[in-house]
Amino acid sequence: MERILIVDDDITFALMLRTWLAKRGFEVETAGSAAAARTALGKGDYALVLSDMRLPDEDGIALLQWMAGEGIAAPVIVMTSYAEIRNAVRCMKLGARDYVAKPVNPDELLKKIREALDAPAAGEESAGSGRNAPRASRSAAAEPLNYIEGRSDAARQLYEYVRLVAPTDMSVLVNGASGTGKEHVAQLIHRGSRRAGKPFVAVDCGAIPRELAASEFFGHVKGSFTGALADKAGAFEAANGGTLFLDEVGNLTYETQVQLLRALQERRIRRVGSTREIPVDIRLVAATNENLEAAIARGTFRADLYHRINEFTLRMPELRQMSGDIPLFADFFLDQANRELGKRIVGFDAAALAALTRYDWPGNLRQLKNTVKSATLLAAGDYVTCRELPAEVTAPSTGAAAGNPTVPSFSLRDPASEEEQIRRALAAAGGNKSQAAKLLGVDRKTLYNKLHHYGIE
Ligand SMILES: Nc1ncnc2c1ncn2[C@@H]1O[C@H](COP(=O)(O)OP(=O)(O)OP(=O)(O)O)[C@@H](O)[C@H]1O
Repeated sequence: MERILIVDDDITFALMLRTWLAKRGFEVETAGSAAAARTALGKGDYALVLSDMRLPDEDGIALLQWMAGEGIAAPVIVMTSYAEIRNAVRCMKLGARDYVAKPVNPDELLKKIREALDAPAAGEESAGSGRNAPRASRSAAAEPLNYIEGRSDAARQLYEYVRLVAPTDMSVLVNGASGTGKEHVAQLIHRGSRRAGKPFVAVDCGAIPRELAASEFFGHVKGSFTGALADKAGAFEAANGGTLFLDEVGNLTYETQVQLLRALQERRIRRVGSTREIPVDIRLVAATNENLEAAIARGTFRADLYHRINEFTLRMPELRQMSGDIPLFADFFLDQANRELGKRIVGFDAAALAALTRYDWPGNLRQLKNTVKSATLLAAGDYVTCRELPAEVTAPSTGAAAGNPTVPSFSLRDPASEEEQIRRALAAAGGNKSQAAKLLGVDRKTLYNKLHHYGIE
């Protein structure tokens, strides 16, 4: 049996964790201070140490240094609040194996313990947590949600609404600019609902070829059209009992909208080529970065479908509305990047952090995440500096966002001028779509969807 030492002065929490880990087959002891931890480590052989950062007598860093000096090789996982993530990263530089953020997510912790012990056990994974949910083809629900909640008023209000609407069966329309985290919020809604243990199936409505849409949603029977080589269940059946997430719902063709509306009203579907009706029970979450009311006025989106999918609207705040949260998100993405790239960058120097906070982030969280990841890759020292950040982020005025006269300004904030903005950005980028997407502050996928939508070649 593997022995774990929990070092935490929060007795209730330590006891809870101890009981939880004991049920999962570990032998667990606790120490309430660094001094008690040293005594325990001096006496016994532990396979792993789980230590709080803040201890009443010393901090986790001092304990790590002592362990290194004593030649105690047990891997250490540090537990820390988000505000202390910088210290946690420092701990990792000093040899800590990993860290987890408090409040601790037990599944995540267990995964990290297993990784640290390098002994993944079979069959114990689910532990009543719903992680043994059937994995739908495009489901992300069975994976840990790698996210952090902002603390600004706009972020708090968003998460408050998410918590209120999640347990209901209401259809939710998540409305917001590209990269604000719409899919991530859809997953939170699913996890907060009674359907959490069931599939979460995401369909990117902008990516389905028109002729395959019906089959994608409702499935088909073998031979019903060229290429239908076997019977296939569609997204509705795959999501049965769970949540169906329709991303970029504004991109659906009119014909598919009609079919979808019928399925939602009748709660039954028929596979293409079959006459058999199959009852389905799904909760619908849809996302769009378009103004669907404008699309209704233009006649490209059906009002009846809109009302069906929009029993509750969640509006995603843009990152610039949460500028106070930028350091928090930046630290979080730095940590993710460190892991993915095998780096140990400690943080951002003051100038880099100031630039990140000042910038307008038209591509929102996705743009910040990508920027931090490439900066992490480029950073040669302990800290990310302005040298590793793109010019538009470090420029004193933020180019497009600030209306710098030497830089053409593009924005998709106003749906009425969207098509015009896209054409201008393409022209400015000499037809290069990646470059145009950058100028517009959206990802390539979104730009492709919009080009398709407006019929721009
Ligand atoms: N709260 C969060 N904490 C950490 N990462 C986040 C958070 N919200 C979003 N992200 C990350 O930001 C990126 C964009 O999120 P997501 O794909 O959900 O945005 P979106 O609004 O659906 O974008 P699009 O409209 O372009 O599809 C993803 O990589 C996601 O992991």
